[in-house]
Amino acid sequence: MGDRIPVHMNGDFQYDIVMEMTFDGLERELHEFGLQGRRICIVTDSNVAALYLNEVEAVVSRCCRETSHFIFPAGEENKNLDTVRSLYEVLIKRQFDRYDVLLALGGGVVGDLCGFAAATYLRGISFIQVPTTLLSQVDSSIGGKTGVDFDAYKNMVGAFHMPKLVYTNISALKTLSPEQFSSGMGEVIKHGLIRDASYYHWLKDHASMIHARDLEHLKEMVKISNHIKREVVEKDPTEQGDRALLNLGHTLGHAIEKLADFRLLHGHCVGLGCIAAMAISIHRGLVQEEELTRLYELMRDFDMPVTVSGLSSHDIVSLTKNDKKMDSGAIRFILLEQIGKAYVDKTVTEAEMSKGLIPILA
Ligand SMILES: NC(=O)c1ccc[n+]([C@@H]2O[C@H](COP(=O)([O-])OP(=O)(O)OC[C@H]3O[C@@H](n4cnc5c(N)ncnc54)[C@H](O)[C@@H]3O)[C@@H](O)[C@H]2O)c1
Ligand SMILES: O=C(O)C(=O)C[C@@H](O)[C@H](O)[C@H](O)COP(=O)(O)O
Ligand SMILES: [Zn+2]
Repeated sequence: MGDRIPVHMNGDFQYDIVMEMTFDGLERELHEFGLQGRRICIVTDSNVAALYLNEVEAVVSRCCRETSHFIFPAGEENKNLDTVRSLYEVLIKRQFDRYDVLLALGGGVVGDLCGFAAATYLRGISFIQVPTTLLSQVDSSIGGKTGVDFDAYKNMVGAFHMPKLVYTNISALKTLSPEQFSSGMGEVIKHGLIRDASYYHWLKDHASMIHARDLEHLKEMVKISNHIKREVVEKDPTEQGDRALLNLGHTLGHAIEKLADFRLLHGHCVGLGCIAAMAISIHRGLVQEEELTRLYELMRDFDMPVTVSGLSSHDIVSLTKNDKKMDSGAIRFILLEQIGKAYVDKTVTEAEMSKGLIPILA
């Protein structure tokens, strides 16, 4: 049996994150839920379906009455209400009831969309996360933020809906493209920056093994990130306060992601946003200037972009006004007090954001 991290909300047990090296253990976990009389619909995208659907469907079919699947074209541009609508139509046609289950097999796009459909179909049914990208294994499968983009505004429509289980097969990371792996490192570095300086330095020390996708190093990394994310979401499941720290790099990152028409990957935009947030923290005298060089080096170790071309600082800053972290006209911006310690600041001005963007606008 692999590693298991229980997640509690408001003191009560909610679900386990289970980490293994194959999909086989999913059978044992599903049997725990007694789903023999239920239907399970596996929601996945076109790329993941080609790689893993047969294998996972075979495991799932041993644990429930009926297994089916819903496949949509891969890509952030399909994380929208049109795809959710198609999924609702399929569920209605298959007469899915309130006790049937959705299983998200894929990256953060699949998990966010499937979770949102689960949160809203029949006012809420159960869902299970089986994350297959680095980004989804370290971040998006945990904590119950579900949702879709609307008119390309990121995650504009969504709900908090906790999964019943997160089942992570680390070895699935072997088939991920280098670009997608590098994108996942954006959220990993974010975890170190907001919560754990020793983890941040560990990433630097083990960069070559992580880059080579040594499975033991990946497992260790996913585990530490999972502990960090779990600790934050347990204390503040619906982002009334400190959960916002997980948004380091996202206020500007989401604006860049939309303005670049999703040509840039989410984790890469988060990385760029982290550089800008660190630059603002340095301008405020909170963080030493040499930390920016260290961050560049770390991002380069993982082939992450450190600049973006063709975007204007004015457009990026203007778009932050649509950010979900707006609070009575002020943005709840995440800054660094030091490496490993972030805080929410409502006083960051547009001028500071523009200045913070200078290092990344090529
Ligand atoms: N809910 C949250 O807390 C949260 C946290 C972070 C990010 N997100 C969201 O997650 C999304 C990004 O997720 P992502 O980076 O996983 O992107 P993604 O889901 O688009 O997956 C990236 C690509 O990798 C492919 N893929 C998936 N697993 C694979 C595998 N094992 N081998 C080969 N190819 C594989 C997919 O088909 C896709 O083309 C964004 O929409 C972002 O907003 C949500
Ligand atoms: O779980 C969270 O909380 C996060 O903020 C994790 C982020 O990495 C993720 O991208 C999230 O979807 C962003 O949330 P949003 O509310 O800013 O859309
Ligand atoms: Zn993110």
